[in-house]
Parts: sequence; structure tokens; C-alpha cells
Amino acid sequence: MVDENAKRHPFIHETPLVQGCNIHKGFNTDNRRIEVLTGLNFILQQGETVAVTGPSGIGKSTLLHILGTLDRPDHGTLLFNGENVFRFNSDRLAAFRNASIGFVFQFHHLLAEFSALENAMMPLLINGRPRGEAEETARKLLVRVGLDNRLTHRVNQLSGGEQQRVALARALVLSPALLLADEPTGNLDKKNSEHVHELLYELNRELGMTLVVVTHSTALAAYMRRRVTLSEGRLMEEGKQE
Ligand SMILES: Nc1ncnc2c1ncn2[C@@H]1O[C@H](COP(=O)(O)OP(=O)(O)OP(=O)(O)O)[C@@H](O)[C@H]1O
Repeated sequence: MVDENAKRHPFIHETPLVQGCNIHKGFNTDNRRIEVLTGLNFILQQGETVAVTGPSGIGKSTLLHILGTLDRPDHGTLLFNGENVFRFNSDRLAAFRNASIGFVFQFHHLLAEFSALENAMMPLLINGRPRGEAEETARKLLVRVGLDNRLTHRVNQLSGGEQQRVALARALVLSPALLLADEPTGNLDKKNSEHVHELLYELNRELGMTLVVVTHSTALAAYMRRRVTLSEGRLMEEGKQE
């Protein structure tokens, strides 16, 4: 269907997936306050891939936690599909986060005593999906990330790279609109890192989720179509690549 408004105003785009307006965040430490984010403005379009880089301690994880709605800004608004999510009550915010945002962190918080399949199924079961459906969805994603032969291995029997791929499958089972990754390959060797970089790239192409990756790795940043650097509390755009 043709959007009449878009036809009249071709320069008006659809509502962005995420819009951050004047985001401020600081912390009180001992008897001192540090201002980490000092007025961030950004837009994340549906399906785009963004690398966030910047020196250690500059606030990259802080930004990712706010994007993931795990932490609130001191000032400013975060809109998802035009909705101010920090106005949701805590139950609605938790349900929104569960359904819309996937997380892949360096320390992936998998349950070591459970199998790869059980870990990947977990978000679906928590979401109330029937066990059979949860198992099938999780199995498909684990096969997709190359773990066909590791489905019933316990997490503590898997290599670091394999564990990170389980974490990736788990983050994607609910088809989130936004996938947030914080140093997803920070503890992996070169070969395993490269595999996870390729997977992130390919899964974004196949599934169309928006992907934001915080990384010190120039190799991983190079896979993202957009790169931004956090510097002195602000975001600087580094350029685009198609
Ligand atoms: N809960 C907190 N309480 C106090 N200070 C905090 C808290 N969380 C983060 N900080 C401080 O805020 C600053 C930004 O931290 P953040 O973890 O976001 O940096 P980063 O850019 O992700 O660093 P790295 O690349 O080393 O992981 C740091 O100086 C950190 O010590």
C-alpha cells in the first residue's frame, strides 16, 4: 500500500526504531559526581548496524544499558517506535524489553549447568511459549549459528566461542527489533571472534534487526555500516558505508 503522506512528503521517513533526545547520565562516586553522557541525540533506523567505539571508561556500556532500558537517563527521552518507554510502568517496561531487545554481553550469563538448547529456549519459556514451539525455535537458531552438534552439551562443556554463539541464539529467539552487543568477542581468540563477527553481520541481513555493538575491535566495527565514537559525553558520527 502506498503511504499517501510519504508520497506527498518523500523526505519524511517512517518513525525511527529508536530516538534518543538530550540523554544525560552521571554517577555519584564517593563524594564526587561524574557526568558520563552529556546530551546525546541519536536516531537508530530499523535494520541498521552501528558500532559504538571510544576509550575505556567514556560511557559506552552506560549508553548501551540505557538503550536496553536496563538503566534510566537522568534527563532526556528515549523513544521506541515513537513511544517514551521510560514512562511505562515497571511491568510494562520489563515486558517491552523482553519482547523487543536482545542482549549479547562479553560475560554472557548463560546457565552453566543447562544445555545449549535449554539456555536458548529459556526466553521463550519465560515468555509463556509452549515447550515444543520453544524447542523448535531455539534448535533452528542454534543450527543457524553452527551448533548442530552441541545442542545437548552443557554450557560448561562448550568453548568460549561456542558459548558466545549460544548467547547469540538466546538473544535472538524472541526476534527482537534491537540487538545490543557489548564487547561480544572481547574474550575470544581471533578465529572465534571472526566467526561471531560474520554471524552478527549475516543475522542482521537475514533477520533485519537493528544492531548496536560496543567494541574496541576495529575488525568488528568494520562489519557495521555506521560507526559512532563517544567522546566527552557526546556522540560523533564517523561516516557511513553501504
Ligand atoms: N554504577 C556506577 N556507579 C558509579 N560509576 C559508574 C557506574 N557505572 C559506570 N560508572 C562510571 O562511568 C564511567 C563510564 O563507564 P562505562 O562502563 O560506561 O565505560 P565504557 O566506555 O563502557 O568503558 P570500557 O570500554 O572500559 O568498558 C566510568 O568512569 C565508570 O567508572
